[in-house]
Amino acid sequence: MKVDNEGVFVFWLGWYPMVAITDYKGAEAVLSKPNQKKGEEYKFLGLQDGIVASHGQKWRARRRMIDPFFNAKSLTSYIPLMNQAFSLVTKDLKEEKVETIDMAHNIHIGSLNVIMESTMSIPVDSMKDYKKVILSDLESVEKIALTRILNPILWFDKIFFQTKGGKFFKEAVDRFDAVLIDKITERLDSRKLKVDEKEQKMRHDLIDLLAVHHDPNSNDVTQSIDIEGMKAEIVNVIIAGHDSIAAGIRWTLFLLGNHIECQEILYNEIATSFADDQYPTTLDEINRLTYLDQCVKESMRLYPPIPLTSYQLEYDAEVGKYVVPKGTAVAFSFYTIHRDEKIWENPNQFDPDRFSPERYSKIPRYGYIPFGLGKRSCVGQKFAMIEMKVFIIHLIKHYSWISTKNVDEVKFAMDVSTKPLEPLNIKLTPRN
Ligand code: HEM
Repeated sequence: MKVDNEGVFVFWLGWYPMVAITDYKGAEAVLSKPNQKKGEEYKFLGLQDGIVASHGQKWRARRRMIDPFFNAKSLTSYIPLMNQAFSLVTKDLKEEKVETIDMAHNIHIGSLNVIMESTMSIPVDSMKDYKKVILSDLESVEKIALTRILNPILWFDKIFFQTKGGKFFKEAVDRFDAVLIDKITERLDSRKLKVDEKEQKMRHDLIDLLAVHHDPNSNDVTQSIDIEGMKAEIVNVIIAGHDSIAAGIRWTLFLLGNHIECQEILYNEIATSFADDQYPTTLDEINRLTYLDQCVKESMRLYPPIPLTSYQLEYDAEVGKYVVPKGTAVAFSFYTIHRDEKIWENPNQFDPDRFSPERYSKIPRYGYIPFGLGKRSCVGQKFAMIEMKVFIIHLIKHYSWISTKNVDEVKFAMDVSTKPLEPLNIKLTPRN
């Protein structure tokens, strides 16, 4: 895809103008600035007033409260959950003797299991029917939210909630909220009963981490978080951290199924690192798999799981020969930045070696930003990289696969995540 010389153009959502940034220089001009307010559209995604859409002091406080969920100790504690969730995926594939499959559903169930256990301690192998409902709700809510974002008439609550989509949206959000409120209040009550607050738990989930900041007697949002706030943050982490990971895994499998030579190099790396019945248990073991890292990064370059992000400028920004004034809504196309032929050689080609340290060091910092960059960049990026890798390790230890379609045959849409417009089928062959 060609980008225009200045890497910027204006488009309209109805009567609402937005500036699209399509190259790394424009991305740098905006993302390197200190204050970052997210685009107005985020509030239509069902994210309530949580970390993804909030700004200023409240955002800073929430980011500080959520950060420990992603520290090295916490991340290490999620690896066994991931192993458990993804061994269930391969077990199901074997039991059902699956040959050709679009893995979307299996990946979604696996990653929903991981995020619900890590945030709320809902065990991986439990509430199966409820999780199916949640998955279907999440999918519908995303579609309805996108329709709303693209049609400014629906930005008015009074109109939107009268529509069929709006009514469903509310019902789905209420269904999810009911479970969250239950889990949160149950936990807060049990904390009250505990004499020793530092109970010797193996792992603290997101409710535990947020509960530390819950003070029913305080209204200060920079220090305390109320039950609504806790609910919003858990919803934010689940929504931000579920579909994106699933998209990342799905496109990586598709590309590896189109590049058998890369898949074999990857298999050898994993087979020489772990015995047949062994899986990673530490961050170090995962970080040592350099070719796996390159494959996942290259896949996210070609198909960034989140294709776009948007901001409301809090300052004038110089983008190419233009000055984009304060207050303007700006959208970034990661897809276009990642395929800019000014910085990427043969940009449409899958080539994991371009992420070897030597070659990658020549790419400008803002030329590869699947997780964004700067203050508002993805807080869950390490979690995401680990989860995507653990999934691929599980699958490749049991199966080799080829994709039934090649890259040119598959069209996709830039929805909230990058969505193929048809199944991404792969044909599985058991390894032993
Ligand atoms: C492959 C998977 C993922 C991708 C590609 C991705 C990408 C992104 C992007 C592009 C942003 C916005 C950056 C910006 O606006 O500049 C973001 C924000 C965010 N992501 Fe992720 N993400 C992924 C997985 C996750 C996971 C697993 C979690 C949590 C478990 C998560 C939690 C968040 C949160 C909370 C934010 C908002 C951060 C803030 O505004 O301070 N993401 N992510």
